[in-house]
Amino acid sequence: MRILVINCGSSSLKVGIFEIDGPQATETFKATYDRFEQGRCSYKIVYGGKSDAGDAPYADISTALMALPAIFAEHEIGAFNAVGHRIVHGGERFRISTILDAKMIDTIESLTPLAPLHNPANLLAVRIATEVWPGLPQVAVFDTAFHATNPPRATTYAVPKAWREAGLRRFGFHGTSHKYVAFRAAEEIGEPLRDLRIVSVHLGNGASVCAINRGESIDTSMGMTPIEGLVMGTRSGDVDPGLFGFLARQFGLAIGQIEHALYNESGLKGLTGSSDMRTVEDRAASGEADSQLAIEIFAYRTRKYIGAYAAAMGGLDAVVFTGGIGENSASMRRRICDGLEFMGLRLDHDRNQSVDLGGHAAPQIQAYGSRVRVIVTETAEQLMIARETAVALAGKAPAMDTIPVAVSARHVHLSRGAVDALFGAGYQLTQSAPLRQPGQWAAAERLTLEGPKGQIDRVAILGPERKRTQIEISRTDGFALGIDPPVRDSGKLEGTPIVRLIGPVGNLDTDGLIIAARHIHTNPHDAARLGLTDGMIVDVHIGDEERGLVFGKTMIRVGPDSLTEMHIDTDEANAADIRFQAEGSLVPGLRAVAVATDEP
Ligand SMILES: Nc1ncnc2c1ncn2[C@@H]1O[C@H](COP(=O)(O)OP(=O)(O)O)[C@@H](O)[C@H]1O
Ligand SMILES: CC(=O)OP(=O)(O)O
Ligand SMILES: [Mg+2]
Repeated sequence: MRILVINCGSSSLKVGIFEIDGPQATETFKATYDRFEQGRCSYKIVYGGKSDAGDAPYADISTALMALPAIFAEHEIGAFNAVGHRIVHGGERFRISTILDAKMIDTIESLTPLAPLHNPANLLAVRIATEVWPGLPQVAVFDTAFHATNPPRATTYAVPKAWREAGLRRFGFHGTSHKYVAFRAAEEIGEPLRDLRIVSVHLGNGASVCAINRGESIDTSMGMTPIEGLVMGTRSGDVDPGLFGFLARQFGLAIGQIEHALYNESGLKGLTGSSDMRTVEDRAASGEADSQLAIEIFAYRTRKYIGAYAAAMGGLDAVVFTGGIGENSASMRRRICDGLEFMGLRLDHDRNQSVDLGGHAAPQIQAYGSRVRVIVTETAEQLMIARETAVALAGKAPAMDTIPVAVSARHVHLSRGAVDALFGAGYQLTQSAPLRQPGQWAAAERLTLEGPKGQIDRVAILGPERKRTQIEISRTDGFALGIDPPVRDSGKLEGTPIVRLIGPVGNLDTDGLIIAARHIHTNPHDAARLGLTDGMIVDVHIGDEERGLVFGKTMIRVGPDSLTEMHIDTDEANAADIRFQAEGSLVPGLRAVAVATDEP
């Protein structure tokens, strides 16, 4: 499937063409237009193994957008299957990527006052694409969607009820970027997202920080509009709302004038005259005081948010820098991180200085022994939009969201040593019934579990043998045994409690007692169809209208040969009032942690 992606930011137009084939995504054409000034802009096009850069005669993003069809014709780029658009403000209505129709376009239009630097250009792109490629699906991917998981304490302004009821609340933006960044960091660290507390720091012309707690956005620095939070190219970030009254009374400014200035004449531009960090850094280096102060404010504000979000998550495992400034300015990264040593974050200055993001590298730049990792990565908004577009299109197919659910009753996986101890040296378990997952089976033999409070008889043994013995029970079983096991992913057995296994030949006291964290097994093919990737966390609805439940924090495990199946334990099944088998459906809004597995 070939997907055209259009990303209109506040200072740049980024375009990508992607071939999507299951989990595989290849970017075959890439264009960037930025530094719009005096009727011109800079451009860079990468296509067919060649790269071309220079000046283009486009005065602004709209003009560059309108030139796209001619640019594609010039490069002899043929038909697409769909167009994916970045839409900055999706408001309350849009929590997942959506195929656009006229009514939705009207709704997005109505959100323009909340994102005046973005939504108009985003919609212009939709209009041009609809005109040039009529009949092609146009998919909107919203900056706001990833933050749908922010709790009310993070999204609610302390203002009169009538205002809140009218929709005044925090939304947050750059969600597509923050989502990718979290995924990429987890991949680089080599741990699942659900084990990580990440602060994503997106510093571009627009800038925001996001607290990603175990895969979910729980807070972000932009608010109802993309003005709140950090200092940006032309936006103020946080100000005292008292300034509206002061400016109105003192200078007779109208609301519209103040708002315009906060969007367009503030931030780096307000402080120094230039909105471009490259220019500001150059001027600061040559001794200009305004630019020096602007850099200090920019870094200080960002550092405060990192500290705040570490507090919001009760800890911090990684800080990830991205966006034009985050990716390219070693000195800004250093200023931001200096002073965070008390939190266990120490930068390696050489690594920071020599960051190279070529080949989609995401280098770690913390010092040896730093408890908190510091990572730099390019963002990949276009790639994410292409994937979301493919998922939205696939979403039209019926039943694509249902997943078979299997209830795992208590069972034991035994090591070779455990079989020897319980059944006699060299004993081979008898395969009595194959399980749904290929290569796995239930044994004819059974075992007894014993704890300080009591015994559980006839516990199933599942083969084949494993390196380590693992005993999976429910919370209710834990009460029967008198042991309180932790909820763990399979294989994570450090520090788990000891239980006695009683076999026909001998007994064995062993650790490895857990309550298995709910999870979904799937394979690369189904994962792509469902928009899932390994390590991702999803929410799944199971059961009927009356007692059905949404099970949050369900981990995706992609294996080459796994059959798609969700595993829950008997307590969970009872809570949702289902018996042995059921169907689950992914809860779309919360499928937001969907991320790319491979890069172009
Ligand atoms: N080498 C660099 N050093 C410092 N700042 C840089 C560098 N390269 C780009 N930037 C800054 O990145 C910002 C633009 O970021 P970008 O993410 O491309 O923008 P947008 O938000 O429009 O997508 C500008 O302030 C630019 O000056
Ligand atoms: C939301 C936002 O500020 O986007 P950008 O950084 O592209 O301006
Ligand atoms: Mg941007």
